[in-house]
Amino acid sequence: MDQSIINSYNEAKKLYASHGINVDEVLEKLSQIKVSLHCWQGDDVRGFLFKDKELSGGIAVTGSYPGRANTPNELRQDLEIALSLIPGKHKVNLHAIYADTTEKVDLDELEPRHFASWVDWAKEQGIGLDFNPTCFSHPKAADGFTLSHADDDIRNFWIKHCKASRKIAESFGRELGQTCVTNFWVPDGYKDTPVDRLAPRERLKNSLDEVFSEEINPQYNIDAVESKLFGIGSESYVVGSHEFYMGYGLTRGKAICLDAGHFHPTEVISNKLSSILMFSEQLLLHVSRPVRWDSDHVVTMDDELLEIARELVRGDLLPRTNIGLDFFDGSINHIAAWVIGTRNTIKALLRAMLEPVEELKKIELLGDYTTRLALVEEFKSYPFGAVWDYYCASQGTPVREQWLAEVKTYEQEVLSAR
Ligand SMILES: C[C@H](O)[C@H](O)[C@@H](O)C(=O)CO
Ligand SMILES: [Mn+2]
Repeated sequence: MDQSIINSYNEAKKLYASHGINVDEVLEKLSQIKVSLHCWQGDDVRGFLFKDKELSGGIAVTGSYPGRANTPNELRQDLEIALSLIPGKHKVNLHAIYADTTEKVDLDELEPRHFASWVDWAKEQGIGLDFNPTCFSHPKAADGFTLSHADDDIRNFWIKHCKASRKIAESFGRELGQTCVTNFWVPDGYKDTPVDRLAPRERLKNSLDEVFSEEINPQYNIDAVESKLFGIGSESYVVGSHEFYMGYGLTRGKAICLDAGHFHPTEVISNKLSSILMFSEQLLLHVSRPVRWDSDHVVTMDDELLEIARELVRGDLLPRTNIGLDFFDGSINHIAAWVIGTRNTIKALLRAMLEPVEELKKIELLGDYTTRLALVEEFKSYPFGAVWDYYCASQGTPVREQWLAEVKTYEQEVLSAR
């Protein structure tokens, strides 16, 4: 390792130690945290099962940056590059449409064998897999309703798909020795004000109860449910609202998934974590960046990311929180997007861990808000960058922006030929 990185690290350690922070211990803790990289950033949410189907469900990818993955092998190769540039050991999050098979198989017929190549790859990489049923980009979701559809046949199709997804997830957990988190998000909703808000919610509740009727060992799979305020084409009403899934998750023992882009534009998820985890065993995060709406921009080191990280660290909520990413930007290099968003997420956690939490809590209890504000602000310019550089180097990953050169070389040698 470069001597200047070690020197800066040692200087930073002394500063943090003066506030009782053991930086070596912090880095050991940080290395245990897994972030789940969403496969769908790699190909603009296209998947491999129905290559000709347009993205639907009220989500959108903009941009046409060349080089996106077209096959499962390309996607895995791209993920390997991204993972090699991110410190720590992480997970990969698959959607059902990323099945790797030459069979003509519909969503309700998917089985673990259609994901065998992903499991083999994950074993080779020593990483875990997470999963999602894909309740969009399919003719049976064309009118914007799936699990809450009024038509029995269509609703049953989606129930079958979600049940099949849980079996696939269970196989991931069993095969890989790491619990798979399966996230259920359905786009169902109305563009305009509905007359009946209740009936679709009753149907969604009943469908989910049917989907979850089979017990699965939580060592292999845990389920999460993701709410949303609005989508494109469901601006006035989303069946699976926050209140719906708060109630559903808490009464059914399911993890609640909070996506940073799924609330009112000024509403933040950081302020929800301590409340939800007061009553729920587990939580799933979709770390994202909404720009004016659920735009799924690449995660940057903004105030909300830092606040999410602080909440997780200060409340010791990390052991019960599954951290997933959810953004898709088609206007920049697809691998760089993963690397930027994931490195920022980990770096934000590091910054939060490098704050004098116990000292600040004591000061707050004493009512000394002057010192609280002064310290929090001063810590914003403490040398966390020196610790981050050392962490990257010690994990065998590039320091600072050195990773970009590797992405550019890969772009020239591999992506430009696609
Ligand atoms: C592709 C994902 O499942 C999707 O982004 C979902 O998690 C979501 O956030 C929809 O807005
Ligand atoms: Mn999401």
